[in-house]
Amino acid sequence: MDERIHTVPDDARIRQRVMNAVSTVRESTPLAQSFTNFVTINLVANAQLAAGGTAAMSYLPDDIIDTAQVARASYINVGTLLPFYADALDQITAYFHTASHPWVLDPVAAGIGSTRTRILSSFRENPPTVVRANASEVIALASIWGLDVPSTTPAADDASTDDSEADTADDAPAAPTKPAGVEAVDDVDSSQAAAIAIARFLRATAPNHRAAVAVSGPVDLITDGDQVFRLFGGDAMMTKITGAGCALGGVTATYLAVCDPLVAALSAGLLFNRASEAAATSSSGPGSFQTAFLDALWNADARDVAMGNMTAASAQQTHPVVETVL
Ligand SMILES: Nc1ncnc2c1ncn2[C@@H]1O[C@H](COP(=O)(O)OP(=O)(O)O)[C@@H](O)[C@H]1O
Ligand SMILES: Cc1ncsc1CCOP(=O)(O)O
Ligand SMILES: [Mg+2]
Repeated sequence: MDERIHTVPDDARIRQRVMNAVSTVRESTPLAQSFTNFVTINLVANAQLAAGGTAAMSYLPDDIIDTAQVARASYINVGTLLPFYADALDQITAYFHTASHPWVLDPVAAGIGSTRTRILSSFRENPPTVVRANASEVIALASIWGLDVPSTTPAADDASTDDSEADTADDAPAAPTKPAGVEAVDDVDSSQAAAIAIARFLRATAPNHRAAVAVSGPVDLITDGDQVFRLFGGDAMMTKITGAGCALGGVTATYLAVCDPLVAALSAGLLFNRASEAAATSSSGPGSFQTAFLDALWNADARDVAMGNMTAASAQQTHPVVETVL
């Protein structure tokens, strides 16, 4: 492993903050509202409840703006689109921006369809606090927002003294990727530069200059633009139920109601990994796995969640800040 990447120690403050967030949600049952796709809406609400929060789903701007007075965070997911969504989301995100209301974006299928691209493009003006997505969606979103994404990858950095074909390939312009529907076609590491670029863009306009990007996959990557965390574990059965990613976005919003964006993203990612591992031991296929997963979200021990297998590295080393965005 790159020596710049280190295991986060058990007594690290970030783990204490995750444990507090998991416990605070259970004690305070915060409401996070969702404007989400209608394939997985039920799993999103149930996952938020199982994590200890409460849920409210809506598509009407006035309803959502009123609910934002009592919900301390919101979730927007563009998985399924209807003609009125573009105008509705414009009004909703403009309000969130004016009110400094924290929200999580899941840019499902980013890069597909002109309507989705137009909607995601508009969020550049009224940006979310957290982006939660798979690797292909993160790469596509950085491109839609026209962000400057350095071509350096961690793998290329590791091979800094090796001037073989890999380095030559790095000089070539990045090929545009297109997600296969809602599924990722890129690996998580290849989205690191895009994730850091998005996090730095978001925090430039965020309240308190705090924002985070969470990329899900076999190993999750979470960054606030300064540090890059990797979360290990979980279970591949998560890819055999629809809505695991959507539910992760909804639960990230639940945590965002009680803590800062980085801790919210880490808490949700660590909780999902522990819960999916537990669910895999007591299920026999996708149907029973989904049920066992909700039970495991409910039963997960806050300390076990916070002590999950996690590494950290400085984003500055691989992707130096070349211009001041703060
Ligand atoms: N191969 C895998 N092994 C373990 N966990 C996984 C794997 N793939 C995805 N996950 C987990 O599934 C959840 C949803 O991630 P993902 O499938 O990438 O999202 P999406 O459904 O949006 O593409 C995350 O908690 C992630 O950690
Ligand atoms: C299948 C499908 N089609 C449109 S949205 C959606 C659900 C995507 O869920 P996830 O991104 O969590 O896999
Ligand atoms: Mg998804």
